[in-house]
Amino acid sequence: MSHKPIAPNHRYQAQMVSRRHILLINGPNLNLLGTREPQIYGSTTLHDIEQASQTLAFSLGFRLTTFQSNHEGAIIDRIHQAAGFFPSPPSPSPSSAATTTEAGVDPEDKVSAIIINPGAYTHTSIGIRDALLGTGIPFVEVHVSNVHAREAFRHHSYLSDKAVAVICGLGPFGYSAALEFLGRHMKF
Ligand SMILES: O=C1C[C@@](O)(C(=O)O)C[C@@H](O)[C@@H]1O
Repeated sequence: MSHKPIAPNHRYQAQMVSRRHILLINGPNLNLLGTREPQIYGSTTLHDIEQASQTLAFSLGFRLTTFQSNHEGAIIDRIHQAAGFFPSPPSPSPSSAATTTEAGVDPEDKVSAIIINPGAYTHTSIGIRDALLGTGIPFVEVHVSNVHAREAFRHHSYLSDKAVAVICGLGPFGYSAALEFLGRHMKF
């Protein structure tokens, strides 16, 4: 009785299914959602938003990491980390004065896309714009309120012209909309 030969390149290996990784960043004062100006931002807390986003991301096949900071530099560092770069520790000699390093980077930290509500930094931060452009990570800009129906200084964003999409005025649903969009339409 003859057996069919197994092709030499035919491997029975369990494939690790790695989930696409999305980073959700919320900027200054968004930790106050739920109590902050409820007539503008509603009563949903950031914790509620992050939990709902985790559930939705899982069902869409994403891994989601959430991050909130009131500090511009911390947000910039987090964007760098999402691309695999970390600020170097202070250098003892000028000859080794690199500003970033890839040493020790966990490939799992790298993300495919960022959803960002930069809060007030939307209207002021060239640094966050440059971090997003410098890393090249595609991003969706989200605002809970309709910034265009508010004060004139909120009408300009330093990010919108570089964003894959901009969502504003949908309340907390804006975060879900961003995730759904990435799940269905982004090729990465
Ligand atoms: O902090 C915020 C929140 C905001 O980004 C929003 O989600 O509607 C709008 C910004 O103008 C404001 O500074």
